[in-house]
Amino acid sequence: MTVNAEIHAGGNTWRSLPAAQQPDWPDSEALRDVIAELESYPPLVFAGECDQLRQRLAAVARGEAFLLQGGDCAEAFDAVGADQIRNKLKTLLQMGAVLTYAGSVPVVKVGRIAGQYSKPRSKPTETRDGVTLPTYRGDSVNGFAFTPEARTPDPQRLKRMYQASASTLNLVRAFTTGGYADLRQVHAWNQDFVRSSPSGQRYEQLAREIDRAMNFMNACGVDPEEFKTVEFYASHEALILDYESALTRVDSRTGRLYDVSGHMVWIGERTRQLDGAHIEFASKIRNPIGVKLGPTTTPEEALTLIERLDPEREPGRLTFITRMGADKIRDKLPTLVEKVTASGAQVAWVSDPMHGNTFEAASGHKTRRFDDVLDEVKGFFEVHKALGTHPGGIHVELTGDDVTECVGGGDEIFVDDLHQRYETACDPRLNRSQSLDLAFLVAEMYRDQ
Ligand SMILES: O=C[C@H](O)[C@H](O)COP(=O)(O)O
Ligand SMILES: C=C(OP(=O)(O)O)C(=O)O
Ligand SMILES: [Mn+2]
Repeated sequence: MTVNAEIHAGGNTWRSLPAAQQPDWPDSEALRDVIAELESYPPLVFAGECDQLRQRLAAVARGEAFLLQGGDCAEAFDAVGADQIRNKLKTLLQMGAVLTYAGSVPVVKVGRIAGQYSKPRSKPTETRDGVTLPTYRGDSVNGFAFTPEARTPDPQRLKRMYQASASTLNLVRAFTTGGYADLRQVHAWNQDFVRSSPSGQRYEQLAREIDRAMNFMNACGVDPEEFKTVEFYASHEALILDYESALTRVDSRTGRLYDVSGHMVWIGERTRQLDGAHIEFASKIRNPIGVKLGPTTTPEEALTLIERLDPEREPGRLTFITRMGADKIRDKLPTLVEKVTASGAQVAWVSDPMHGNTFEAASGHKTRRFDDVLDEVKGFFEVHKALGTHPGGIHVELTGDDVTECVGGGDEIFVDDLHQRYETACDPRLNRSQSLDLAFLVAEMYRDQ
């Protein structure tokens, strides 16, 4: 084997280990053909960009920056349209502007976008009216429609995932570098939200302060070109390992492996087994890695994850995304943070206040209460304040559209409203106004810290 081939084979060491949550592809030959084709496709991101994000996340780990990571629970192929992508991006940028001002720290902006097409599920099948079919595992695997045809895993979908990711990322890059995302414009959108939202007055003071700061910078003669572009990164859960490893390449600059399907990838709560394939795969790539930590995580597990994924203790390499539930965060997080800090590791701590707070409404809709989401973030800040550690960021499921999937918020959604615009293919997302509410409220928390 040549040196490169040997390194490349390193991206496949996961194959001998148990891989949780993988689809039951009916035709392994068809899967092999798809993998071979994916291997010939160009990278979606450049390894140097992954390194840059790792440096940004190192600042988060050191307490000098804040991570805002957000987007859909599950992206969908039929939602790869200009309006939806723009609205999502716009919402994230608006949140980012508010948090930057209030925290007076750089906000690292990372979308759950351009690759978030695969879902781990709690049950392998779904039964409706006596009919049982495979569960929906994301558009990269099967269709959402409840028919045997749609629910049969089809590897051709992995190619559509690549194409959908490529088109999304292309538009995101155009918006963020082409002038659409100019900070002055983002600020004007925020002013508009404060003026027009029912709870807007609450945020008037903060919005006015930001306005004054903008005017101050203008008066000082800060080059307006500085405001024109924004750094934005793409991330998704590295779930379907056949896809992720087909897009894992040797970086010509460094000779190291990078998963070029996205800048950052994370390993989910259901696939973070220490001796499993996902952690093995993640250990071989140089991208910044996130790992979700639920309420059953022990400090020993967290320390072993650090050993496996960040043996060199490199700030920015590893982000722990805690998703405990509002009722558990104050109880479960302190020991984890204490033990990890005592070990000398410098990880970034980020709060996912969504996945520990899901429940089923009487109408059958999977939903979350805005107040629980807020309370988990509050608990996360409290724990870090008490320990003198840095609350490094938030990881949220959101959309820029006016959906009705989570209850509560300043422009309150009631349980009876859920059916009106319940559009998610998997988990309930904060809508545009709930997302902005959250940003203003987290900004206040960050400032009080
Ligand atoms: O984000 C995803 C969900 O939390 C996960 O797929 C589990 O959802 P389920 O319980 O509906 O399967
Ligand atoms: C499945 C998800 O989260 P977790 O792995 O934390 O349950 C998700 O982020 O959509
Ligand atoms: Mn989810």
